[in-house]
Amino acid sequence: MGIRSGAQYVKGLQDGRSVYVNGEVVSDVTDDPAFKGIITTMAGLYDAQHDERYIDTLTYVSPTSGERVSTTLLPARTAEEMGARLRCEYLRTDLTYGLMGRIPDFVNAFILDAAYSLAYMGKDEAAARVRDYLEFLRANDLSTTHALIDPQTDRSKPDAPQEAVQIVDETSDGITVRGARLLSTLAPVAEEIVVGPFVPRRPGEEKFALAFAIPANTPGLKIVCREPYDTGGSAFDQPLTSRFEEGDAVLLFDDVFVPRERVFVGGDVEAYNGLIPNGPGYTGLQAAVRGAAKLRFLTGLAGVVARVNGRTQSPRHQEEIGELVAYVGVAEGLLQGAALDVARRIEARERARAGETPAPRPGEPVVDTPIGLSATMVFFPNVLARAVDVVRMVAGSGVIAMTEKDFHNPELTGLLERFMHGPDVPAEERLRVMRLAWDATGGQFGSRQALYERLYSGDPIGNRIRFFGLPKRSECEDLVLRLLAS
Ligand SMILES: Cc1cc2nc3c(=O)[nH]c(=O)nc-3n(C[C@H](O)[C@H](O)[C@H](O)COP(=O)(O)OP(=O)(O)OC[C@H]3O[C@@H](n4cnc5c(N)ncnc54)[C@H](O)[C@@H]3O)c2cc1C
Repeated sequence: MGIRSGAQYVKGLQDGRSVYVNGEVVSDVTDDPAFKGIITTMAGLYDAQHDERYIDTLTYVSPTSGERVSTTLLPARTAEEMGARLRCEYLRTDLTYGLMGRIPDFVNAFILDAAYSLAYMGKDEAAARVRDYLEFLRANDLSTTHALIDPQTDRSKPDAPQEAVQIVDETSDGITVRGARLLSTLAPVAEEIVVGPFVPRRPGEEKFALAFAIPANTPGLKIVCREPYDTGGSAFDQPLTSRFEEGDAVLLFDDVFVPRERVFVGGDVEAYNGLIPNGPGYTGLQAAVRGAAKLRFLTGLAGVVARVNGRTQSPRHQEEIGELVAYVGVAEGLLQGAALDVARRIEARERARAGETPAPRPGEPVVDTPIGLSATMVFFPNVLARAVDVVRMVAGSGVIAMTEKDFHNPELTGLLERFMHGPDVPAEERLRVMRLAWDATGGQFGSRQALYERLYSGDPIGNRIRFFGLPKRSECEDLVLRLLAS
């Protein structure tokens, strides 16, 4: 089939999945107002693939099927192919302003990493199953999401909790799994759910060492959503909530059968633990592209808020917004580096496999963790939090703004126009900007976004401690020792 339209995506969601919202089963997510905005946004992304302005960026012709398929599934190896992936991810995150943390591109990149990683570790059967799955996704253009984290039943222990998803039965046809996984952003409106590793498993935890993919309507899978934030507010009042509320859900596996061909890791602790570290870095690259898109958006928002509040001449706000503009420059440069880094990593491994062990040439830094991963684990959580803070402090109390209905109440319209305008900015425009700023940085949507940016790439403290343990630190320390010894 190849690429689908928005209408085909919407029809695909009418699949009898078990989604729970506010304690009730939603029989058809496409008919529930809570998901209307995000489904429209996702459908727009599908339709964009057919738009002649975007088709060559968002799609490519599959050499296996001859059909146009999503560039998010391109197994890029060369610098040129990485450039094609980068442009596609850039465009898709630009179209969604970086506000969809779990746009399916993320999981598509994760699966590409998994295919490469398993092959690299010599897990050939598993790698072949992941490659078949990639081909299936290309052919059917399905929306994907994932859940990597165990329930927080007792974090004082390093072991996999007994409540985590585990194998409870196994036959030659597949495995049956039981337990919980979280948190699955986009799950209510995604078609394929991928369960994969994040926290390492230990010997003896084989039944918890799992990576697999299943359709969202698989019997026994219950998608329990947090309460939706899109409660029908207008695009004026909630310009972001009404379009980009992805939803988050806990996944409950109540004896779910996973066919053998979709079990990528089923009990192999080594494969489970090595799956993420051995990937060349497609996932980190996509996450960095998305982070950069959101940084551009928040930087722009700070500038527009300053304009409607008459703050553009204030040195303090110029300095703060200028700082964000500089971060945008760093972020955009970083993307180019991250894309090249993935290609370089693949090339180095292929040369190593061919028996070559190329030493770094003088002047070539050793990159011991993918650039995209460093960016998403440390750089973006910091700068995005800073950007939110700048928007808040430029806006001041203006974000506590009245609604569209207030503005259009005939008793108020004239008064609001008279008293609530900005410098050469009509009251309605200023109000719209303030509502946008509140949606982006406060309210339920904005608060959840802030938490997401801090946590989505894992426990931020643990991440930094991992960087402390990298050989890069010794490389930096060697500089100092060399100087002291000279
Ligand atoms: C909005 C949102 C959306 C998400 N979407 C997804 C998704 O789509 N897919 C997915 O797989 N995951 C998703 N996640 C989950 C995310 O990956 C986890 O939140 C993250 O890995 C941290 O794990 P945790 O929530 O279990 O927190 P914990 O690991 O329990 O950490 C909680 C806090 O404790 C601190 N901490 C941890 N260990 C220690 C220690 N030893 N000593 C002191 N402090 C410690 C951490 O720094 C953190 O502040 C999402 C999370 C959020 C908030």
